[in-house]
Amino acid sequence: MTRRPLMAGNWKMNLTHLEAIALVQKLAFSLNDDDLEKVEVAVLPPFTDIRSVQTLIDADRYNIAYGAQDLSQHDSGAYTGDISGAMLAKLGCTYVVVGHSERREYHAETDELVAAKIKAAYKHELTPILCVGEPLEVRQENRHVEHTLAQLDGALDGLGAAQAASIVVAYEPVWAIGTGEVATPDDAQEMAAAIRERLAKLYSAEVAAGVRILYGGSVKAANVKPIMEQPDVDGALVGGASIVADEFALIARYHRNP
Ligand SMILES: O=C[C@H](O)COP(=O)(O)O
Repeated sequence: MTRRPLMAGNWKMNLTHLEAIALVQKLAFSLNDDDLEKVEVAVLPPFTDIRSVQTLIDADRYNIAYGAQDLSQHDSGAYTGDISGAMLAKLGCTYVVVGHSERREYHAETDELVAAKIKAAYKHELTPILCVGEPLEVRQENRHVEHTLAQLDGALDGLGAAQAASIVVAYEPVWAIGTGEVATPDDAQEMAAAIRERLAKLYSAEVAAGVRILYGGSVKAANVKPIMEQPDVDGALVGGASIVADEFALIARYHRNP
């Protein structure tokens, strides 16, 4: 089974809608048809930028996907400040990040909530990019695999194989996020393989073979290639480097690097 690599740029709380337009334009000019055929490229801007990104991508027919960084588990109602899957679907989003460690940490998101958000995403035909990964102390105690797989089990609780088959899982060790401390290619492969094995147990070998597993944490043009050479790593969830158009373009066309 061939899995088309996915390079997804999680902008986090950066860039106004005007800056978003400039970045997406620059990104599109930096990538050719061949790059965008080999690798799927997606941007994940703040909610306030999505309409502008949608309009630009649609008007100029860029082969770049886009999505959001979070969604509510609810469809509508009195949830001040929240954004529903229905709203994101109407904006043409393909992806939505669920369970990012910054949401887990700063907004106390639990595995149960993450599972509910995944179901909300599928209800509105959005593809979740589920984030899992361990904090530093857990890695130091060598419990990183069991910790990350427990998050995976919790997030997928009650999810059927038909939907799980299209999920994207991003392994993001918390100690490598925004720290410049990148996991080694072997670290990324170890966890990606463990995640795939768990998917095979939970669902089937076929489902596991088709799911794309990304690595995230201080990915840059200079370190992406050996990570992408790992057999179970199918892309990257890029934070800081994704808001610099030239750098993200170099990451997306890593296959051209010597
Ligand atoms: O979602 C992206 C990750 O949190 C990685 O962020 P970073 O590339 O800035 O370390």
